[in-house]
Amino acid sequence: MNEPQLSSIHIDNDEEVPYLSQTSSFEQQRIQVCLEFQDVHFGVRQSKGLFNRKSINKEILKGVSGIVKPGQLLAIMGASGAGKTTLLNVLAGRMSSSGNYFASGSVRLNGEKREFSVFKKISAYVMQDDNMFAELTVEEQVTLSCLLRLPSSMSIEKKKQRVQEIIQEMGLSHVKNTMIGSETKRGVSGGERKRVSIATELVTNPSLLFLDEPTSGLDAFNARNVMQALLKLAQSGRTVITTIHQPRSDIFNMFDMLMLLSEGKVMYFGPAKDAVSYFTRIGYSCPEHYNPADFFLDTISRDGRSAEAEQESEKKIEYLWQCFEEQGKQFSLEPSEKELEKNDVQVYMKPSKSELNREKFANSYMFEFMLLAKRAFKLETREKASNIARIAQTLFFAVFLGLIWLNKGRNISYHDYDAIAGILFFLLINQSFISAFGTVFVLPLERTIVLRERASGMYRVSAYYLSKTLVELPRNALLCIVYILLLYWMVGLHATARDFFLSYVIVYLTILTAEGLASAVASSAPNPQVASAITPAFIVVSLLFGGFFLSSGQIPNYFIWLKYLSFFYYSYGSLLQVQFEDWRFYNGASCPADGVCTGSAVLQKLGPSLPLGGNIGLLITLLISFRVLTYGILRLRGPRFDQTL
Ligand SMILES: Nc1ncnc2c1ncn2[C@@H]1O[C@H](COP(=O)(O)OP(=O)(O)OP(=O)(O)O)[C@@H](O)[C@H]1O
Repeated sequence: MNEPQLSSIHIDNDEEVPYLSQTSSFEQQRIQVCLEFQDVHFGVRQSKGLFNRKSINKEILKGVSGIVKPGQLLAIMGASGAGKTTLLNVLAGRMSSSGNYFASGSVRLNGEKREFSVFKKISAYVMQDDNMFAELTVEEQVTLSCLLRLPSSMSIEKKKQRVQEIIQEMGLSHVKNTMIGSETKRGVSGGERKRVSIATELVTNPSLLFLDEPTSGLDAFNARNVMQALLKLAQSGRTVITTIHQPRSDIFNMFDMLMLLSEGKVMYFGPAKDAVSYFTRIGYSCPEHYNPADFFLDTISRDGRSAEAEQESEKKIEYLWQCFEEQGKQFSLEPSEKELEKNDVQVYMKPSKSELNREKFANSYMFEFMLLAKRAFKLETREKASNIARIAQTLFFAVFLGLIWLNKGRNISYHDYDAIAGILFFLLINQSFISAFGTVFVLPLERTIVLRERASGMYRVSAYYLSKTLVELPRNALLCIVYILLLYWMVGLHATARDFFLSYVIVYLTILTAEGLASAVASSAPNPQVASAITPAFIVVSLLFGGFFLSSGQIPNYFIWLKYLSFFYYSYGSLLQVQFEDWRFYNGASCPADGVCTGSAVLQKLGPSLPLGGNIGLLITLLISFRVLTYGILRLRGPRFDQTL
């Protein structure tokens, strides 16, 4: 068993202090973090139109400052569009580095500019959408996160113990063996799903927790449970920052600190319990027995119902902002050295050299690969509906096509060779579409989950994609053999063991290539709708240049290159060769005038093709190229965050 080792950060007297526990006593090992942000401005540049190169700047955050200390729960509240999520993303260092925006100000951690290599390890971010696989149980989800994110130096037993601790801490013990589920699949309740999301992020025992609207979409009871869990996390010494839209009064009372944002400006920042008296002082009294959260939102929101109301509310927002600038800041902002000491916060935090050099991922490639392969296998075997649909489709088409071309291959006459060519091409089309569409609808959804996991640094994208690809191979192989067996027998194709085997391999490779093409398209599309709209175009072009509809001589010179990019061209060419190579037509019938009465004459007539080995080789080349392209796109479209603030 590996002995746990403590990684460390430096404090100013150069002592090393533990910051991420690798023992089971996580609570003792976590450092406390004070997050301070000063004068944060953030805006986006929006282009005026497709043909207009000028852009306009839209300022979203206009000088936001605040401080959150260990043990505190800060709620960022405001109307829709006030800038809550933007602020949370800036504070969490989650601004996409590809965005066209401008940002200024400072975000400091325990008084120092944050070092992102450390920040990533001591913080966690829970997104608004619970992007998790519906078919995993609660325990499986948390366990996978734990095994992948905690370092290899920590024993598996200790990691598993940590899983149980977190499940307990999040109040999920009673549902740990229940499937997570989704909107369309019954699983745990919405509130429990949100707590699973939080538990997934808690495995590294983060000191700092960011949450985007953790109660959105939940009923009052579940929202309260989630907030109670957050309060507990804060009370155990963590620094918790959450955006929230319209909390009930009992939830409002759980906040330690409150930030009210309106149009990117701070209307109030300070202890939540002092907010009502502050607003009374500046002329806005909250009616008795009224939910303060509702009152604040009504007061600080822009009223767009009429031009006058809008003008009025704009004036009010300006006034509230001026008031806060002049008098409200007494609540904030500078943490005194004394206060930091009182809170037992390390004042100066820098990563040691060894820390900076440490591996980006917690575990070895092989370990990641094995765990992800196990998950991919579970997901595949548990997706019952799609598996049944796939099996039914395969059986249906094999029998349906078999009945259409029944016995056509037996005692074939030279009139019938085009019928055989037809079925060979059609079976390729049929299998390609089925496999491509299976991918198109699944991959974009899966990608959002993978993006979240990668943003948390759980694993390498290559380990994910390779494991998924390999796990999916046997299912396709099985379905393909059933399909080919039935068709072969019903149509009466060339029945030597070699030809059967080669035909099977060619169709199987075609399925994998079509799936590869669909993966490349789907991984670049933003959602399944876009992916399903684009993918057929690629497949149809491949079809057109596949050799059945257009012979080489009919293709205009300027499109000839498309033939070489068409995977059908190689698979159809090789299937024809396998079937017609030494076929003799119709016993005893005399050869027609055009001399097409042998398999090789048919091949000649259908146009020149590469040798069988060349066709199969190029099909495999396309298959690998599409897969590598998918990997490249997944990698490029991975989460990259700006680290300037
Ligand atoms: N990348 C962007 N490009 C253009 N506008 C943006 C961008 N990001 C945010 N905005 C705009 O900035 C404003 C603040 O957005 P943000 O998502 O932070 O608001 P919010 O307070 O979290 O709203 P909600 O409660 O509805 O989620 C909105 O008007 C939004 O449309």
